[in-house]
Amino acid sequence: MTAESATTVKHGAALPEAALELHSVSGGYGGTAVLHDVSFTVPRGQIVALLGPNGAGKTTLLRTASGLLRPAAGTIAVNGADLTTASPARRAKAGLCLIPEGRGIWRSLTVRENLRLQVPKWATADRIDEVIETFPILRHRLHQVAGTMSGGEQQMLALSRAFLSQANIVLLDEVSMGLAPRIVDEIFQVLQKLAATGAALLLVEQYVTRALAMADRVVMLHRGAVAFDGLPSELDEDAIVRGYLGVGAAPGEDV
Ligand SMILES: Nc1ncnc2c1ncn2[C@@H]1O[C@H](COP(=O)(O)OP(=O)(O)OP(=O)(O)O)[C@@H](O)[C@H]1O
Repeated sequence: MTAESATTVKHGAALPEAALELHSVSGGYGGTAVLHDVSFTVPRGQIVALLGPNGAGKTTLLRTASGLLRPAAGTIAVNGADLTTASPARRAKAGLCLIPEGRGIWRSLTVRENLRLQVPKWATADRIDEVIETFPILRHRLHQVAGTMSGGEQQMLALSRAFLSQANIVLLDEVSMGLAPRIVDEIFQVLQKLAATGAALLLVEQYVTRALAMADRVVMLHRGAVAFDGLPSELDEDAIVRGYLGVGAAPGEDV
């Protein structure tokens, strides 16, 4: 995907600087409030790391932003359009793509079948060949059943959806989960490539140090509220340990 295809061809000439905007969003599951008055933006072409301890509401926030959960209050704008009450499909069409934890691929289908199914209905061109150039590892696996590939290969297949759908806002939930460090490096390189095309990335990531090294901005959630929103360089290590792990990190733990 070129920068132009990501930001102008599909969505028209003028896209706002803020690809995704949350304003005073509150919500959760039925009567269970999880998010409280959450406001922040994900700028075009930038990677925003969404950090916070277990149960802080990171996954809930990604689900709410992608339309799987409806907020109880607040607004969500996608590429400048208020899509607070829009369905997940409508948000996807507006350029938003969620790569959920657990990858969201069809494990019993082949790689090629997965790629075909990932092409959205509204896509005007078959971009599979182009995507294979970004993920050369998939080229030799086209006829392999996805569930028999390694975890890293499955994650690459999951990430290919962001490229196939020409999304310009990509929400990523723990994409490094369970993968070897070398594979995580490869995946992070792909994410940087995606951001370089002009896409906005909101990244929930367990490896805080790696996430901060790659992120342009960081938002930290604590009990469903924004505890920090700024540059990674503004977040000192003590604040990370306090905010992320609570009362001190276990020795040797990667934060
Ligand atoms: N389906 C659900 N129904 C009710 N409550 C839920 C549901 N899913 C999550 N929760 C609750 O919402 C809160 C936030 O969970 P969430 O998964 O968003 O946190 P998280 O920051 O992503 O945590 P983790 O890092 O452990 O994935 C938790 O208290 C959790 O128990």
